[in-house]
Amino acid sequence: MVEHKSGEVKLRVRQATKVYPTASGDLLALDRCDLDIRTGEIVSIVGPSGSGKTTLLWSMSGLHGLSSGDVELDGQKITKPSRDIGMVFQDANLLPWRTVEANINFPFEIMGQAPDKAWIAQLMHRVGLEGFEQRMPRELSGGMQQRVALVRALSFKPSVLLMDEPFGALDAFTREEMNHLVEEIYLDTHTTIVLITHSIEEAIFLADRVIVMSARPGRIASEHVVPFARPRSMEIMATKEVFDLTNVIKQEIVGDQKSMASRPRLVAKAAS
Ligand SMILES: Nc1ncnc2c1ncn2[C@@H]1O[C@H](COP(=O)(O)OP(=O)(O)OP(=O)(O)O)[C@@H](O)[C@H]1O
Repeated sequence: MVEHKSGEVKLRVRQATKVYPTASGDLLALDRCDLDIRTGEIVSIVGPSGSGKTTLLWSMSGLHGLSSGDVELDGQKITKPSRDIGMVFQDANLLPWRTVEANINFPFEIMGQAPDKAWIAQLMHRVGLEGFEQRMPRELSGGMQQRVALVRALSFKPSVLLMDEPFGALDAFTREEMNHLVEEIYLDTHTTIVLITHSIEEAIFLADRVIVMSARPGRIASEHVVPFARPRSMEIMATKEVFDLTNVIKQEIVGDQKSMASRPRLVAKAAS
């Protein structure tokens, strides 16, 4: 059953180009990337290390600007972070001296707004953290801390959730649990999700579409539709279809890395 979303475009990336000035000259990190993310889609982005995945995601979040090109949310150019876009990073980034509840409330305090307590309580229940509101971050496992980060990101009811390698630091079992949790939350809220991951399996399990980026300078190299209905079980990961798709994506990434490795090596001059 092919489930290729065909709704309105939520995020539109056009000719996104990013040059970082560095001590050794300008570094072209993103080169004219075009990408449409449709409303209610889950899109995973994979690619070799340094291919510009984070740079692309951050430009979608408004956390940093592009050198040229632009990103639109619902047809409006993104120029700064917005309540409508939630973010989760590899590190939960919880303030160690604040309780779980106080961490979740922190962005509301900064913005001088009252948190929607009923919604946050629902989220806490959904992620299995009911009763942990007064705990300190150090009392929580890595997986639990990421659940708090998820609640904090969703507390403003964003229409887009951007996740930058969110479960990369977790053990395989906890990571699998978190993948199911993200899908469950998606099925409840239909939030549009963009996820960066180094795990091709995670990318396939969660996404409607997997985008592969090429080695630096980052370009959109290919995209693959993941034709499985939701909710997905881990059993689909053992199917031939997933096995074949995983291999195709892996070959694309490995091939790209090899072409980088085949560039001329630096030859160190013998000391005179
Ligand atoms: N602030 C910065 N200043 C200079 N160079 C940067 C900066 N941020 C990123 N880069 C460089 O831009 C390129 C793309 O980085 P980016 O982090 O977006 O890639 P990535 O695909 O997310 O990498 P990884 O998978 O390793 O996290 C890399 O070569 C990186 O070193």
